Amino acid sequence: MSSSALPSSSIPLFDTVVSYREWRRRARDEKKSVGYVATMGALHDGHLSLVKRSLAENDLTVLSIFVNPAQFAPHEDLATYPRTLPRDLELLSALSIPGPDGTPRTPSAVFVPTVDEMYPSGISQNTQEQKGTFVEVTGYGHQMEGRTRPTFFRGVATVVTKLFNAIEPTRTYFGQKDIQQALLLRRMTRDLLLSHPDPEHLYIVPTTRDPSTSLALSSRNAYLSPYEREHVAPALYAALQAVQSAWEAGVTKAECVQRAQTVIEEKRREAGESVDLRLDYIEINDAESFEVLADPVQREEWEAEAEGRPVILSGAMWVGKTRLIDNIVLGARHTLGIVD
Ligand SMILES: Nc1ncnc2c1ncn2[C@@H]1O[C@H](COP(=O)(O)OP(=O)(O)OP(=O)(O)O)[C@@H](O)[C@H]1O
Ligand SMILES: CC(C)(CO)[C@@H](O)C(=O)[O-]
Ligand code: BAL
Repeated sequence: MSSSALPSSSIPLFDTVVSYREWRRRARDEKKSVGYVATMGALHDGHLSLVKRSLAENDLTVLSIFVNPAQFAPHEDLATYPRTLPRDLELLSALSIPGPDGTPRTPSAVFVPTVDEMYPSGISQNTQEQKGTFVEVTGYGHQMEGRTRPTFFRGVATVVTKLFNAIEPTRTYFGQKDIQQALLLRRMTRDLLLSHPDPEHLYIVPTTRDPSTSLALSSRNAYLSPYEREHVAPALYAALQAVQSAWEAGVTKAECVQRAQTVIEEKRREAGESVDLRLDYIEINDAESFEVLADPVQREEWEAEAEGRPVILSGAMWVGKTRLIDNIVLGARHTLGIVD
């Protein structure tokens, strides 16, 4: 099952594609559906909501835990990204939901490849130095998150193509917190004519939030101090909610964005000098093209078709060295394949 030392786990662990494929072949022979959740580990209730969804809808559920160097720019936090595999496995082992016949369903396998396994030609975080095969979803990776992280989606599309090839999921589940990632990956499955999964079987699961502060759960929240987590970081979602109310009241986009900036500015003043709070962006983008929604012309178009044409209100904010993202879909969420 494994070629290197892996923690003990009640769930089968695979760290090579060959060993995983043997398991996958048996699942295919037994005509079992395989649900798949891709993660970078440091699991939290947001990840677990995706896993529960997969458990409910598939005979078998596989997770991958892989911190993908290719999606981190050289100046980003690859070295410090939280790696908590033993705890992740404990959380997964404790997860069980009743299947259709009442028998408990638990995660079936966890794929934990090494960097060499995923990048046989090697991998540099510097795109100029990269050699080998990469996947780019041209035209969809430079807006929103791609403005600040220009090489991020190339890294994500590349690793997820490899993971889809290895895992061969029947269905796969991504989080709304990273909505551009999920929509771009659905486009990629369509463009590459993938069958495992096909685009219709890539589901987007709503963002899980902290019940008391509404902060979107994120592995990177672990970088924050308790004060930052409880009192500062929730300002991003509060700012997005302020935009949502203004937008729904018919306010222009420019004024909406200004209101969000005011929320962040007030929080910065309240938190004082000791907290370094900076807005990266707040924007409203077309959910299909990801292009920035022009103001006011497209606003009128949007209103005319409001029910049919969702737009994405998203933002990113720095709390010290920690970059947090969040979003709200304005309009008909379900047309983006966001499940309830
Ligand atoms: N709060 C959340 N609710 C729902 N899905 C989530 C949430 N957070 C992450 N996910 C989803 O879990 C999957 C794996 O994400 P990942 O392992 O990068 O965790 P993360 O918390 O997003 O980490 P990061 O702090 O790096 O953004 C992605 O599809 C992501 O969208
Ligand atoms: C999809 C993913 C696992 C690819 O590394 C990552 O970007 C994530 O966890 O969202
Ligand atoms: N959840 C997205 C992974 C990343 O920010 O690298």
